[in-house]
Amino acid sequence: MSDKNRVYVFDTTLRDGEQVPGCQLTTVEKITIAKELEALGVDVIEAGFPISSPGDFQSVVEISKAVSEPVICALTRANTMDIDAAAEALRFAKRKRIHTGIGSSDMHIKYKFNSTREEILKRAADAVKYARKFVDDVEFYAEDAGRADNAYLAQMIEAVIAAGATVVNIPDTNGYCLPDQYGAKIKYLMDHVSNIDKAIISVHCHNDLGMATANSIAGVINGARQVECTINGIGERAGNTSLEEVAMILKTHHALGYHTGIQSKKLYHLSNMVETMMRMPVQPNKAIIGRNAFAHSSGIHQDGVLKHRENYEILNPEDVGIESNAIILTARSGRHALKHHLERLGYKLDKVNLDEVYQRFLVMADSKKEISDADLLELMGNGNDQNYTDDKAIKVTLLQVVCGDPLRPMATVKLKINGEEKEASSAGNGPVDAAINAIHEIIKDQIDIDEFNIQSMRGGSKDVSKVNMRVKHNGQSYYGYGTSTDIVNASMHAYVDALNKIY
Ligand SMILES: CC(=O)SCCNC(=O)CCNC(=O)[C@H](O)C(C)(C)COP(=O)(O)OP(=O)(O)OC[C@H]1O[C@@H](n2cnc3c(N)ncnc32)[C@H](O)[C@@H]1OP(=O)(O)O
Ligand SMILES: CC(C)C(=O)C(=O)O
Repeated sequence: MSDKNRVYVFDTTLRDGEQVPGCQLTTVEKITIAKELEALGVDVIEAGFPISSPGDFQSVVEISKAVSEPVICALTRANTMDIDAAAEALRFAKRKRIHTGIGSSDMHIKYKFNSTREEILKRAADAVKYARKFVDDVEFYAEDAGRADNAYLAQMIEAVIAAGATVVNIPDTNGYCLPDQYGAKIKYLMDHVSNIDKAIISVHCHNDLGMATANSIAGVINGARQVECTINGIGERAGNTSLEEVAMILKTHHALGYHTGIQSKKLYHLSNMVETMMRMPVQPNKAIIGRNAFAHSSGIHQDGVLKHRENYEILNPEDVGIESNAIILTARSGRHALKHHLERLGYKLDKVNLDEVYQRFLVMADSKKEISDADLLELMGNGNDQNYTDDKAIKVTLLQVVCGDPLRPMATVKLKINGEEKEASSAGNGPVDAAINAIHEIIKDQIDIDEFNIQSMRGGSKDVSKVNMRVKHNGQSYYGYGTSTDIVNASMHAYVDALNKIY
């Protein structure tokens, strides 16, 4: 990989992202995010627009002090007042950049500035010249370049590079371009701006038509070497190019030869931080970091992923800092996914009557959106002996208890083990203890109950009780679950449920 293929990542979460209603941050929050961006490996942090408010000014000052590795950039309009403020706010930055610019489309020239192409071109070059008095690194943005006439845009870019711009930003401010058009625009500038080799071309795309990332990549393929983007793609209106998408596209399509300095394993953590601090929920199907980006819920996909992850995943979730993918059980899941979760919960699949459990699972799943671990435990531990094959599992076929006050509690239990029936009776300090003791007599083993929890589903003496149990065997814990209107029966089933995971 040669350095001419190094793509610089310019993060504008704290400027374009923060422009979004409701996303405003305190200076302390901005510093926290800026430090995480530094750890992520971004090359430039656009820290704010200093002229816009005293708060934003101060944030740029504080970020400049707190962060040393990336270039700290401040936005301005093409006027001396904004540039003065930016230069002042950046005074503590180790590496600093002023980002100045002006509209470049005829629409903006006429209807925003009531001006002419010639006058705007002069204001652009003058602003860059003025900014260069303060810093060596000046980026120029040609606002609404996506809709600008290419020949005029090239003239403007040539003039600002001649005036000292080190980076030239070609924003598709309104998210208008098609990827081919935007790529061709960058190529046009590469071919027609005589001094283009003296500056880096930057792409800054908006997502109004959902093409921000595609346009940015088209820009890179055609010669741009800086991408402006935000965490989670937040930004004005429909948002900006999302940083995580660009980083992972360039990593996944490494054959293209481009590389960034992004430590991709930190992406998910930072995405969560931005989501929380900016109170801007990430859509579940958001590429790379959405809740469902690595979740599989339909049977054919789940089967494919379980057999070989890459069947349905082009990215490894660990590469973006997500621990693992998720196989979500729904009514569209198949037996492979059900088996996967039962095994994960400790069930021995050679004993489970999978077809039988699957049919009852489908009935349950049709009445719920997602089947949780608790639902599966209920499905398996409700005393329904059809869950297990006759010849391999332990099943309760009889439970009789005698108890009262002053009676001594006694229990008789009949178990079917590997198809053979065995019976025992025992006393205990209560009916549950007596029944457990009777089981010990049958299995000739002592399995200690570590945790025992009885709960009624809703309350009231007619209610169904559920029993959760943890038992210990050879130093390992096993969980059992049982339900019944009879708490002794529920306890028995929970205990046998655990035994079936041991033997
Ligand atoms: C595409 C982008 O994302 S650009 C960044 C957008 N972000 C923001 O606007 C947030 C920060 N903005 C602000 O705080 C305020 O708008 C300020 C402080 C910059 C300006 O406030 P005001 O002086 O009250 O002006 P207001 O915002 O109403 O109007 C913008 C003015 O800037 C001018 N202007 C807009 N862009 C530029 C530019 N790039 N260069 C020079 N002048 C510009 C407009 O023509 C208008 O000038 P006019 O008053 O002569 O018509
Ligand atoms: C200020 C510029 C870079 C911008 O945000 C845009 O054009 O969208």
